[in-house]
Amino acid sequence: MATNRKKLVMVGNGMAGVWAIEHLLKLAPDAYEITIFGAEPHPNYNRIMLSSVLAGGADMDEIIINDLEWYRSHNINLHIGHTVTRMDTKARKVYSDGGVEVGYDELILATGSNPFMLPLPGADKEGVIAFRDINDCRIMQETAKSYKKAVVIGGGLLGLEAARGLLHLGMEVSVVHINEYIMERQLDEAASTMLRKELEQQGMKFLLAKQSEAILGKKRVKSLLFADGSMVEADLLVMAVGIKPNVGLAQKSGIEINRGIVVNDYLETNIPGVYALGECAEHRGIAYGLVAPLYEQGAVLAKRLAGAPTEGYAGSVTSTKLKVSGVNVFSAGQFIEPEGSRALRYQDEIDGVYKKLVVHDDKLIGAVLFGDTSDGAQLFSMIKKGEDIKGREKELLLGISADALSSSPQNRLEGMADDEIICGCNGVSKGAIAEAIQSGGCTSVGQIKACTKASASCGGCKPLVEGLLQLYAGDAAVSVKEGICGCTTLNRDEIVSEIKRMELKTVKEVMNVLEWTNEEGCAKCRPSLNYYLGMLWPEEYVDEKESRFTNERYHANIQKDGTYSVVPRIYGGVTSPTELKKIAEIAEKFDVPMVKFTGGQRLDLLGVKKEDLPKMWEELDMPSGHAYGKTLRTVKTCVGSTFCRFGTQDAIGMGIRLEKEFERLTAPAKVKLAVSGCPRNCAEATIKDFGVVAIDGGWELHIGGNGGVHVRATDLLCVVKTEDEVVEWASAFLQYYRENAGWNERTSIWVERVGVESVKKALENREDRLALQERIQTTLNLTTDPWKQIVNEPELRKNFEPIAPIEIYK
Ligand SMILES: Cc1cc2nc3c(=O)[nH]c(=O)nc-3n(C[C@H](O)[C@H](O)[C@H](O)COP(=O)(O)OP(=O)(O)OC[C@H]3O[C@@H](n4cnc5c(N)ncnc54)[C@H](O)[C@@H]3O)c2cc1C
Ligand SMILES: NC(=O)c1ccc[n+]([C@@H]2O[C@H](COP(=O)([O-])OP(=O)(O)OC[C@H]3O[C@@H](n4cnc5c(N)ncnc54)[C@H](O)[C@@H]3O)[C@@H](O)[C@H]2O)c1
Ligand code: SF4
Ligand code: FES
Repeated sequence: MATNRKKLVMVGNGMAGVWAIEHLLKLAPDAYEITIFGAEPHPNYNRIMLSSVLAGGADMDEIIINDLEWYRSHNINLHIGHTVTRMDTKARKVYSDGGVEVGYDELILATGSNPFMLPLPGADKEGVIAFRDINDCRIMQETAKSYKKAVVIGGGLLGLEAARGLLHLGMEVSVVHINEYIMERQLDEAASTMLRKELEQQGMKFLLAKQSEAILGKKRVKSLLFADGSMVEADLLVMAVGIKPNVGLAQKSGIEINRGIVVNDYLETNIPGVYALGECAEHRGIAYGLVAPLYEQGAVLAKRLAGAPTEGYAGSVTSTKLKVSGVNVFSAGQFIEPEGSRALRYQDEIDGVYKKLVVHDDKLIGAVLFGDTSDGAQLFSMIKKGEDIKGREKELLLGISADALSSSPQNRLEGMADDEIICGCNGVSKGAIAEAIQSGGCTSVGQIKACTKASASCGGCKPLVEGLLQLYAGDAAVSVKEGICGCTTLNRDEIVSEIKRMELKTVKEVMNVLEWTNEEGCAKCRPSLNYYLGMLWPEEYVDEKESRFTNERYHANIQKDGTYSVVPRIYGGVTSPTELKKIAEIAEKFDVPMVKFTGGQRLDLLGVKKEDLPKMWEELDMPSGHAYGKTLRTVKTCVGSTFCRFGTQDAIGMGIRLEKEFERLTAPAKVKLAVSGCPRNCAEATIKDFGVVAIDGGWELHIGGNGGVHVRATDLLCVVKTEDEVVEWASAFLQYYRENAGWNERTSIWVERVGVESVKKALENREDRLALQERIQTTLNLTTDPWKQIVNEPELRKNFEPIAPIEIYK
């Protein structure tokens, strides 16, 4: 059977080429016997997502687009780790460096680009890399484990995404840029300046208008020297100064080359039977460096090879979105106004929003958005269509209402052709999304993402995907809107605002008034409502014990054999011989099978019977360590200036003060703090929910860290001078988290979701901080030690009495 098929060979196993093959297989599954060569030793993966991998937003194994099974199931002969080194276009054969020789009828060149490496003296030193593939990403991850200082040359999209990833990996990062302002290929100066300021707040340093001259160091890079004689130290140097189409192979084979491989509207080169697409191709003088146009090329090439009618590729208007969490930047079309056009601008310094629309002959030809990019996808669609916007300029500049877009029957989305691409990053068309909703039964953006990959990369298309969901699922989309659980369609924010607005005071009342489908609620909504009500009405609300999990009901962690563990509070991890003796005696008296130090510098008495808990707490006469609840757990400290010769501040004193301040605090999820006495950070403060690191003359405050399943390093919140300020900021941060996070949402997830910048903004004003501090104090003043309460109240003690065995045979 295969012998009747024409032979199709593709050089390059990247995003553009494999996308074209996928489409060809849909149009003409049996037309070709396909062979693919890929120089990288991986199946086709989402190169875009390397930035997210570096920044901790995705795992390497999540970015594979077509796994090896996909190639096998489509009978594709795949040669990965093979570079095609020679082509004979007369004999129609290609040869790989691995000794494979294959004949073809049709040949696709999809060799992508090579990163442009500045030819500086010293560029061959160890530690000088590009950011292009999985290997580069791994090198950066490894380097960050043993080195501190990273320098990125190039303040474009790639350089900034690399820099953000390196910051996430804990490196100090300087971005060297040749221009006066960053991302000048996508932004005007106003938006660029706002972006730089935001990134500086995230910890990035910028060296602008710098001409790199030489890379210094012995074997490994040590520093980068500039033409003005200044230098910057570097253990790692990443070059991100643009790309150049990979044309070497085509050039050797007599194929017409300009900047890229020259192709016509059908992606044909000057040699019959040889096509090119992707970053290696140059169409009407343009070699594109973003996936959306490459996918458009792929759709045309697939049709051409399948013998299906196509009008050809006419070029693309492009849009970009920087993939850096906490920063929203969007640019599309002609963002600098050409002669004869006009620019409309809107700037809100308080909220950090900037918008610019470029209009020519009453048509939108370009846009730059900073701070609020929610209209980006819609504006881009208007630019591509060349829509007349006369009379609507103000409405567009101040924001297209999502409702207006989705509610009108004659809306823009409805008018779009089925093959128009909605998600540029993943090449998902309107038709594919419509099918996922109408035939696939998708009723939420999450389901559409899982089914089609739309909105899975930069997220820029999400508003359009939401619009399509409204258009095709209508009420169904509304009725399955993701609520906090199956009992309600309301999300966390809606519930909290309704509780406040209607002054609802009990779990039952919330469920009744907000029309819960299950009147008893479930294990997910009951504890969350219990938390929200307690947070909103600290002085009136009576905690609903039944809504709490076993551990929180018994104030101890249940173990796998049904016994409990007891962890008394040991402030800052500091104890005394007397206290240790007491704990040891009690452990012996109650036959505690194991005594263990916890990771949070306390003692865990494991294997305690439930009925022994109150007696043991009584004898210990120590506060509960709250090792079981969604509360403040530990405040880990290092020895700091008290004993350590490096310590600059009293880490122990600071830690104990924080622990005494916030002990017993309930929160959406458990909260851990740490205080280190100097930047050596022995207390690991940068993987805590709130981490304090002493520096000369002050303290760095870090937020949103986690050392658990999804390890996340903290973001720097601010630097303060005094211990009082540390307490003020910690209070404000913890209360802001309590008031805004979803129940069971750790600070690491919450900070990532809302963006560190929004947290900074909420806390930057002292009056707001003091108001938050006052609210947290109100809550803290009402807390009591649960162990003491149980010890002193015979009624509560009864809950711990052993249940008498039921006598069945009397
Ligand atoms: C970190 C990063 C983030 C990005 N983010 C975005 C983004 O957010 N949005 C966006 O639109 N674009 C983004 N891009 C750009 C996007 O990834 C590229 O435009 C796209 O991958 C290009 O696809 P391609 O198939 O043309 O080339 P590639 O994906 O580079 O594939 C070409 C493949 O061909 C192989 N090859 C080359 N020569 C040979 C040979 N002789 N023999 C065998 N194999 C060969 C190469 O090894 C490579 O694997 C990003 C790029 C990077 C590096
Ligand atoms: N979010 C996204 O869409 C995204 C993310 C990453 C990469 N990409 C794509 O990947 C490709 C590569 O990205 P890129 O940022 O390297 O390319 P780029 O061409 O967009 O930007 C390179 C930047 O480096 C600067 N530069 C050039 N020479 C320099 C020098 N000697 N010293 C300092 N700065 C110098 C330029 O002024 C420019 O701003 C592009 O096609 C880009 O569109 C896109
Ligand atoms: S963090 Fe600093 S002060 Fe604390 S133990 Fe380590 S070196 Fe000493
Ligand atoms: S456009 Fe980037 S995820 Fe859809």
